[in-house]
Amino acid sequence: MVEKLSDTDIHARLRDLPGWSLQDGKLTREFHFANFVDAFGFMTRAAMVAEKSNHHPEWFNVYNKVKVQLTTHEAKGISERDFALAATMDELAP
Ligand SMILES: C[C@H](O)[C@H](O)[C@H]1CNC2=NC(N)=NC(=O)C2=N1
Repeated sequence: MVEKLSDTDIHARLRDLPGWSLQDGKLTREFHFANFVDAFGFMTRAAMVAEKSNHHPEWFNVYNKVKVQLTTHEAKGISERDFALAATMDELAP
C-alpha cells in the first residue's frame, strides 16, 4: 500500500521541483509549448510513462497549454509516485 506524504515532506520536496506547486491538495504545474502539436506530443510521451508506471495524471489541455495535477488515489493524498511522475514530466517537456 503506497503511503501519503506529510505536508512537511511535500513542501520540502517541492523545493526540488520548481514550476510545481500545491493546488487543491495536488501537485500542480502548467506547461506551455510553442503550439498544439508540441503540447500533444508531450502528453503522448507522458501518457506512455504513466501507463508503464500505472500512475496517471489529471490533466487539461487547451491549445499549447497543459495543466497537470498529480495525486495518488490509493493513498488519498500525495505520494512518492506523484513526485516521480512530476520529475519525469519535467524531463519530457523541452
Ligand atoms: C487499478 C489501477 O491499477 C489503479 O487504479 C491505479 C491506476 N492509476 C493511478 N493513478 C493515480 N494517480 N493514482 C492511483 O492511485 C492510481 N491507481
